[in-house]
Amino acid sequence: MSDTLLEIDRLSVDYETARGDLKALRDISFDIRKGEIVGIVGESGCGKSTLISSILRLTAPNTRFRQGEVRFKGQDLLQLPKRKMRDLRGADISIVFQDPMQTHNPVLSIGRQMLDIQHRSNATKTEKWARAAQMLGAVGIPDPEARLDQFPHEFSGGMRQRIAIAMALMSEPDLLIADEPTTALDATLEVQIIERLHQLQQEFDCAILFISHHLGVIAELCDRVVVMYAGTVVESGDVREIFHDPKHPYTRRLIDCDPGHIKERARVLPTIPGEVPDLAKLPGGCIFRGRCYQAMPHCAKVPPLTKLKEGHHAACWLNHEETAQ
Ligand SMILES: Nc1ncnc2c1ncn2[C@@H]1O[C@H](COP(=O)(O)OP(=O)(O)OP(=O)(O)O)[C@@H](O)[C@H]1O
Repeated sequence: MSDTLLEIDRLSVDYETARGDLKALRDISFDIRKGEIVGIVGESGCGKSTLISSILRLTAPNTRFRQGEVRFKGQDLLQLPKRKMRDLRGADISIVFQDPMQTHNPVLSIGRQMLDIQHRSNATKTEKWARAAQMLGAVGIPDPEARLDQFPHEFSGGMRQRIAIAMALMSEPDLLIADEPTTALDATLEVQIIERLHQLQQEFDCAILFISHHLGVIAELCDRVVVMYAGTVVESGDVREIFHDPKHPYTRRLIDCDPGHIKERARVLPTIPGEVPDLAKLPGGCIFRGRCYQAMPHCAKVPPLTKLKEGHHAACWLNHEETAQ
């Protein structure tokens, strides 16, 4: 049996706007195996949120799926009836957002909310309460029994995020999508959450799709990374290999801007000069060439995503046999 859990296959998604179709995702392909942690990295506007909302089918009304499939355990989620998709969300696939207050209801105790999440279970109320306490304990909330009676505002930001993770894992999902879950936290809390996610992934044996615009955070946690730029995949592969030997100039720039260990990320980091192109008026050729310090005449043609070695792909003419020196 295949150990592939999620397959994004040639996915292209547009937003219809007054200025014409905005090409938010173009020909995206990658997969996640069972129990694997895959990171998606890219600057703001590169399509990370569009990708997550497409997987979960929680897209804005002006979204148009142009091409491709999102297969989860072999089933194309884009073709699934809405009711089945609703059942799948929060059960087989769960999500943790950047702002935990998006998950928590401010007027209900944490315990009440954790009971509500278990509405599909046949367990008794006492059993559900015990399970909620057990999950709070699993994410490292001290004295979990007592804290179930408290409200979201009575917890610190880092604790609220850990509770959001506990809630997302209640259903023992096969896939946890973590959408920049540490971006709003300071570096120390960020490290704690990353370490906790690592432990929980092993304990619950779920795959994680981890979204971040910091390659340093991805390097701490993930097995593989998919680098996105302006709605396309420009490089993908083993996280250590890409971190130490990036093949796409955009990935190199991301690493220069975010050099490494997240504990060292206290100072203001440099940014990549220039801007992501207007996705409603895409320039021809390589999408990165307007900002690329290694651009050459060949870049007027779109570079294909090319296999460099097993599991490592990049879309850059510098690595292509047609142009490589
Ligand atoms: N509903 C929408 N209608 C039109 N354009 C949209 C819509 N939602 C997003 N966009 C545009 O699509 C592109 C991709 O946006 P998306 O939010 O997916 O990127 P992102 O990488 O998640 O960025 P961020 O890190 O800032 O959230 C951007 O140019 C954005 O302005």
